[in-house]
Amino acid sequence: MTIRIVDVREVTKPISSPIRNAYIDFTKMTSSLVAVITNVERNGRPVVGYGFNSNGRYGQGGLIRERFRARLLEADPASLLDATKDNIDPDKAWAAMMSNEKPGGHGERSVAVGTLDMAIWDAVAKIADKPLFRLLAERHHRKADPRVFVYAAGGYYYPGKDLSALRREMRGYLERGYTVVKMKIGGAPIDEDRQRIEAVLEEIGPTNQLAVDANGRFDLETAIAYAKMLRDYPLFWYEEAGDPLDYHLQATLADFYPGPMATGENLFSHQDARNLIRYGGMRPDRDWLQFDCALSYGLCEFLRTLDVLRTHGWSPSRCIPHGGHQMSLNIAAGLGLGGNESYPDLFQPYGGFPDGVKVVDGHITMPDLPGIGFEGKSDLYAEMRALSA
Ligand SMILES: O=C([O-])CC(=O)C(=O)O
Ligand SMILES: [Mg+2]
Repeated sequence: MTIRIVDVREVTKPISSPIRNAYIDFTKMTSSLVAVITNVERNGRPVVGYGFNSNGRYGQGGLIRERFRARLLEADPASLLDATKDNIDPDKAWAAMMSNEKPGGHGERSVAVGTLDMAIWDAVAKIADKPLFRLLAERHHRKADPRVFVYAAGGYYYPGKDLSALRREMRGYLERGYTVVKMKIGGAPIDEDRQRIEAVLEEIGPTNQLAVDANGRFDLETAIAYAKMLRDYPLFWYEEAGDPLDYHLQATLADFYPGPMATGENLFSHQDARNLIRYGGMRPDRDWLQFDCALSYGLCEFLRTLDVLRTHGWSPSRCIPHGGHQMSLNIAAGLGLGGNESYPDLFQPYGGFPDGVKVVDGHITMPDLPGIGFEGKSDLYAEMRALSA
């Protein structure tokens, strides 16, 4: 029997909330959920791989249905298999999806492909009957480390949210075991943001840390004005100050901000990542990279991005991806990334950890579940099962 993909399903789900960052609100935010159904059986049931895209970009049902689903289903099944013929080769599936696509201008097809790529890797690890992080570590001759650093992202602007509500939110993250929290900036005047930052720093105390995220809102002048204000504080990082593609701004900012900077969540290809590394002035001894495979052509492409980083003297441990999903947790545990984002109170049921996984001293420990581990998160798996039933 040739292993094959028998169906690909997509549904676009709301992940809306009344929150706002400096650039967008999330009142109409959606995400694509996909199921890649195979003809392989495990425990009397077909192996199904699941995937979804991260928040910040909308669901990609149109692109998935019009182009990428069809290419996976129309490919000769044998052409998608690895050398053993016992499993699908994710790189071959990726190449099939990307046939007849010109380079550059990545747009949001990278989101559609990243969503399907997640599901394909989930299926591949389930067919191999291993947790994805262990499969990745084996393939890359590394030792998996199931203990992964996670930080709590939140601190959004929210109607009626005052300083005491912001402090309560951050306190709640510490009570759940996080040691690093993140808040939004740039959606209020600088003096107000300074008060918000000081309130949070006072709340979390000197043993915990705060990161701030401007979501690409600032022009160079404003980014520098904020840098001068922020450098008074011991921040974990200053994130996405200016437009994600403005490498000159990012490079100039380094002259004004000696502390750690972070960016990359809106760069969607290894070529864009390479441009950031070449021209963005990011410093491999202190800065952080946030490329999110679920928005940027998936893990097949992320592996190329990691190669680019290595070539330019960057360790994978400088990557802490955006997105708060279990796919990046697996990559972190398998390939030695620096950690992963988490949204303890947002974008559920897609983000987060398998049930029962607790944050202890800012880290989680990955359970040994086959695939990405979605089956261990009951609210998420209920949605996934409904799609593949
Ligand atoms: O608010 C958003 O778009 C999400 C974001 O930037 C992050 O998690 O870093
Ligand atoms: Mg961000």
